[in-house]
Amino acid sequence: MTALTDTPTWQTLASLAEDVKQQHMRDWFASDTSRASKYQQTACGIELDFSKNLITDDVLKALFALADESQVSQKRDAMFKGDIINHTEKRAVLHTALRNFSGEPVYVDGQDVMPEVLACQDKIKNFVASIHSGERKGYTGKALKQIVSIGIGGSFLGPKIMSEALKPYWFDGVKVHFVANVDGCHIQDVLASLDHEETLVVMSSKSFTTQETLQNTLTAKDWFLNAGGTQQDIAKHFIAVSSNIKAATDFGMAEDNIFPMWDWVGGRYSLWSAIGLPIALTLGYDNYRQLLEGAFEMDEHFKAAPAEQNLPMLTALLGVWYINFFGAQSHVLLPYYHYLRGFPAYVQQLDMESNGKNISGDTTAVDYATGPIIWGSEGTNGQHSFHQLIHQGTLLIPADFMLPLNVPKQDNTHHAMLASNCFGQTQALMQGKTFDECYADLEGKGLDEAERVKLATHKTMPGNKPSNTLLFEQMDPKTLGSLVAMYEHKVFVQGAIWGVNSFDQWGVELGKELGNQVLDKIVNTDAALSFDSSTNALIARFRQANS
Ligand SMILES: O=P(O)(O)OC[C@H]1O[C@](O)(CO)[C@@H](O)[C@@H]1O
Repeated sequence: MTALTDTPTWQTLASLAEDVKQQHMRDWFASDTSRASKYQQTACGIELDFSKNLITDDVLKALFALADESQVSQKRDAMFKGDIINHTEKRAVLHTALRNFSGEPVYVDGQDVMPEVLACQDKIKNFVASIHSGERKGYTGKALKQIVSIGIGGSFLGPKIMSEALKPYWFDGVKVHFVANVDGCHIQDVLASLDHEETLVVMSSKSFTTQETLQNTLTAKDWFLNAGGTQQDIAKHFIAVSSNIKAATDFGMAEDNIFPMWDWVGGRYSLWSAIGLPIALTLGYDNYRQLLEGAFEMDEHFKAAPAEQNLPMLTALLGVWYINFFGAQSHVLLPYYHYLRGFPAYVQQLDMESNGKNISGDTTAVDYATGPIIWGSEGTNGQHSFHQLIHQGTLLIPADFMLPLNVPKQDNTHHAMLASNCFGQTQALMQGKTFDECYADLEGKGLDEAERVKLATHKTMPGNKPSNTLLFEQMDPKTLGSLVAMYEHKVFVQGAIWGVNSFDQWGVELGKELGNQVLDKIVNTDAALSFDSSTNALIARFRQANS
């Protein structure tokens, strides 16, 4: 047993879970009409209904004790203060400084980083204005109307998904295209429709060493040069966001056109930095600023609200409850809003890259589950496919349903149907349908007794499946900022309880390293193959097919 699983609180939770497994949420709702109002909290434009969870007051009390004993608040304060909490990379974790509008300084190694952060925000503001006004032009004097944003991981998901989510707020007149994958099909398709004279490439890479991003930028550069641009014109059409200024200037970018990044901002938390420039280009600076302000508001809520009202804390603890005491291995995100369809993929990187870890503290192997598989897609589409497994499968899959109450420029009939499906699903998951109800429904359907019993058995829905429902007045930039920050802090709280380092990603780094070693053998076709026999055979087959 580890220190965590050995605690009386952990043991209490384990025994409460056994107790709760014998009960049914539909009975709780029937016996307590105030359950919905009791288990709901609102903050930063997010209304969280968590009443359809397998919880009682005793469970919540024990979960809050677990958070207390795991020193979540102390760890949270250490993060906001700039302590070196990413202990394997010896870095502070300060994405919160990028949206700090308190006027207070934030120190890294004794130096206030806020002047640099604010200067960067000004630079973004001026740059966006110069593009939107058409004042900044390409080498032939044309306005830069097509933006190609190249980056991967956090340098792609945040900018793309947040831009997509805010489509009703887009600035008319520029179009931002996103490219991430090294698969050449993508960049080829994007560039094929563009006029190089009016194209601006934004290369987003904190390290400026990521294979996919470098290669895609080189391909874009070749395309630009082949279309008539010269090496000198590169500075007008290529800009970078990076902490590696030297590599960017070596590439041909003007130093003035490089937006800074800092090693105290993790890739998956970087949309708040200049990595968010494509968002600002898509929406205009004021809307982009609202996004940051929403995140700041959630930061303040996370720091100040008591655990019982604290959205990141509540959602995190509910997750721990299912992962560690009910064996849940995944968590599904279901945005009932087409523009938010990419959100599950965003949280997938945020959560799985952060808490996909098995060492707690310095060197202790965990003996409990940590980060879950995050997945999901937009409603109602999923209802006609994977929801079946959530309703009647053998796995317990807690769900977060999300719905904006108002949507711009849409026929109300569609929105009412969307909402009814969202609420209907949470209801069905919670209450299920008993054998007796199914049996009664089959009355007069011309079935003999054996058929009626058989069909009723198959139609029986266990229910008791947990879900949160998150409602928003509307999905505007500020609310989206708060929502993203809520999930960031949720992940933080869970990492703090499990004692893992949520801010490194050694597994991903190994993949990058091995990929490069293999590439070397693929490109140097005469090189001897010294990997395992399977990898050797795959490389040999590839070489043969491409010879
Ligand atoms: O911005 P960079 O340095 O190109 O890194 C891209 C991504 O690579 C990762 O390190 C791992 O994929 C992410 O965390 C990061 O967002």
